Amino acid sequence: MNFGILGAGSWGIAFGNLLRDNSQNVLIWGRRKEYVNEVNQTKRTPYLKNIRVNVPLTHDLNEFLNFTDILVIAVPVQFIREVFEKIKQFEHKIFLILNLSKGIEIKTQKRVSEIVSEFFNVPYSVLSGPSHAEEVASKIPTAVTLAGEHYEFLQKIISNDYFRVYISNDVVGVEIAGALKNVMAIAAGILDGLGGWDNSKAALMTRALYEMIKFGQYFGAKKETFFGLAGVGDLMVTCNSKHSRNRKLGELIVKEKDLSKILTNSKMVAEGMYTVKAVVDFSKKVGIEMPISNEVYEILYNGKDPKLSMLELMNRPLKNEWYI
Ligand SMILES: NC(=O)C1=CN([C@@H]2O[C@H](COP(=O)(O)OP(=O)(O)OC[C@H]3O[C@@H](n4cnc5c(N)ncnc54)[C@H](OP(=O)(O)O)[C@@H]3O)[C@@H](O)[C@H]2O)C=CC1
Ligand SMILES: O=C(CO)COP(=O)(O)O
Repeated sequence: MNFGILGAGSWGIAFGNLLRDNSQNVLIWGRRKEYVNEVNQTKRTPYLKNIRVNVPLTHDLNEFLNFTDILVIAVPVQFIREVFEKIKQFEHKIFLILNLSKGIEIKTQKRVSEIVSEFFNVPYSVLSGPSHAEEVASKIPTAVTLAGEHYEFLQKIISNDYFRVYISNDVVGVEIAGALKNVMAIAAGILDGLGGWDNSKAALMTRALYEMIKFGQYFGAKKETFFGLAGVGDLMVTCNSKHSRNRKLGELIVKEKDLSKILTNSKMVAEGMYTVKAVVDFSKKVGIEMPISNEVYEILYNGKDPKLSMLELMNRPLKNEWYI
């Protein structure tokens, strides 16, 4: 089987190297020709310092699709639709779609599987969990969750001695957990920017998990999924890691205050800043209480003072229900 990976950022390349280590055929599509040429020549990418790129890249979508049996999605969620428009006529070539991207589309409030089903009638799986590209590319032991079709086949082909794949039958839960933990990691970064307090971070992560579960259950996700690698596992790593783009964005917004200035200086994508828009819009529409997401939105997009957000979160009416 030939794996064609859409997206030549850190995760697309780290995952490509992983598949190569497992003796799979891999080709990665990148949107910028100069970047693709540079990586092919130097075997290096600015997205992953000190890592050798062991897979070829192409900018040519025809070459990419003629090669591909298993289409792997590793582009930021807001751009998936744009890329699919260009490749939808190749549906007959694709045996299976494996999604690695974590987010919710702003304009439709759709998960990746829902975007995929608008374009392709092809089996779909999603792989998610605590898996920073920098560590996977360095072959650091990592465990993740896989949900969807052909899971046994994928589990075997992707697992190795540094990458262990567990399975789940809850595609919705895995997708929602992966998308929402990015929003929560921005909140964790905001706390780090304010003072890096341990008590506050533990409280935030615990309440974040509760908020993720509430949102997920609205769509029929299973609570247990959030207690596994795709949920609490990814929440822990993203809220605490020095590698996390989302956590770093939270830290930066406290220091620099101006989101547009931060974005001008950064090439990497923090999916949570987009997902939070979809989550806040949707949760307000249907009446799900999402206090942490709301404050992240206010801080990023309405310039709210993070200290005021924290104070308001602490001073909300006390809960009179039993909580975990
Ligand atoms: N990095 C990680 O550790 C992990 C990331 N993920 C998920 O993987 C997905 C990809 O993230 P990641 O690899 O980290 O990205 P990076 O932040 O490393 O790089 C951004 C990537 O997005 C591409 N990109 C930006 N704009 C567009 C566009 N308009 N159309 C197509 N591609 C575009 C960039 O291309 P260009 O170079 O041309 O600008 C680059 O390849 C995200 O959903 C992320 O949440 C999941 C697990 C781990
Ligand atoms: O999903 C990730 C790790 O599991 C990557 O998170 P960041 O995008 O915040 O770096």
